[in-house]
Amino acid sequence: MEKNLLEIKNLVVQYVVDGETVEAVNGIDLEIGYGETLGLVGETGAGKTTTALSVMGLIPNPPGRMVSGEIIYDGRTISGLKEKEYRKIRGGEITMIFQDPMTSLNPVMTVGEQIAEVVRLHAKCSRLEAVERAVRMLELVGITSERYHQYPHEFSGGMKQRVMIAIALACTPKLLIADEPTTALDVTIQAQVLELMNKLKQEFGTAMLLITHDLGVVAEVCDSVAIIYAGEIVERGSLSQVYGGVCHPYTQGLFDSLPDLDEESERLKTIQGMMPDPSDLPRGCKFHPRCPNCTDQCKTENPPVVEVEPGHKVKCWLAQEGGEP
Ligand SMILES: Nc1ncnc2c1ncn2[C@@H]1O[C@H](COP(=O)(O)OP(=O)(O)OP(=O)(O)O)[C@@H](O)[C@H]1O
Ligand code: NI
Repeated sequence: MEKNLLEIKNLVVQYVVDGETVEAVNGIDLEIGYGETLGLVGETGAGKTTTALSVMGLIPNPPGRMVSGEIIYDGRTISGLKEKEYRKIRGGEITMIFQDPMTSLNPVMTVGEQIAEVVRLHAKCSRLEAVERAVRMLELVGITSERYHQYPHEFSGGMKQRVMIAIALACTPKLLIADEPTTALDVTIQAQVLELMNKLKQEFGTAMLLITHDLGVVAEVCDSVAIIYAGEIVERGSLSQVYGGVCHPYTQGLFDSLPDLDEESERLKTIQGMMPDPSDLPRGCKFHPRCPNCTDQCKTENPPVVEVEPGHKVKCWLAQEGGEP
């Protein structure tokens, strides 16, 4: 079997707040192949950022703790590495664009210096080479080299996000984790940033984990998709498998709540009920209180993961091998 770039195995992460345990991630298994772009989609609080931070070795402890699981990067277990070792991987081999671009840039350094610094830190090269690389990266993300000496406050939100992408890609990482890279941006800029990410993915062959609420964004950029609900992957497959043959009722609900461009007048359907409180998760299938197809078994027993077709996995009692529920 072909080796994956990243494997997340049975990841469990909890936060303890005021003596209560928040079950943020509950046994996630995920693989990303070399050069693959995987979209991780789910509602707010589903555990997307927690999953990403686990890969980066950045779960804040306390209050967070990786209770169990393993992160394997390029054939090597990286979970549990000492901070010093992790730092060699982070920012170089694996980089992350964080949810809030406004807080991740250093306000007192020029954008050019910030990119050059990352290059110097991770690629063994001279100062001049690092500056040249930084200029090239700026141009690649569509920022002219004259702006090298400007500070973050002189840039718009979309431009700052481009700088973040330039920083993240400056050392040609093998894996880029992008946590909702476009949600803070307006629609036209969003489209430009997505187009840019597509271009860079093709140019560098970087694999990506793209975190988003938006199934439309996934369709634009991703090869495959994983749907996360209450800290579990409920459906996973290639784009055509999932978009062409939705199996999990939660995924179906997400599709139904997408705005329909043809029928503007029709009101959006929303999934009934709310995401469960992660400090008080329901028994059985965590989606059962909201599920239109719920059976007695769903209320008490945790569903298995069923491979409905090769590579298309669904965590549902009603999913059948070789068939849709
Ligand atoms: N530092 C923290 N301390 C306590 N609880 C946390 C912390 N970080 C996350 N959580 C909790 O863990 C759960 C999962 O949060 P996470 O940020 O991973 O979700 P998410 O899917 O990224 O959501 P969003 O789409 O809003 O970014 C939530 O219930 C959240 O409140
Ligand atoms: Ni998040």
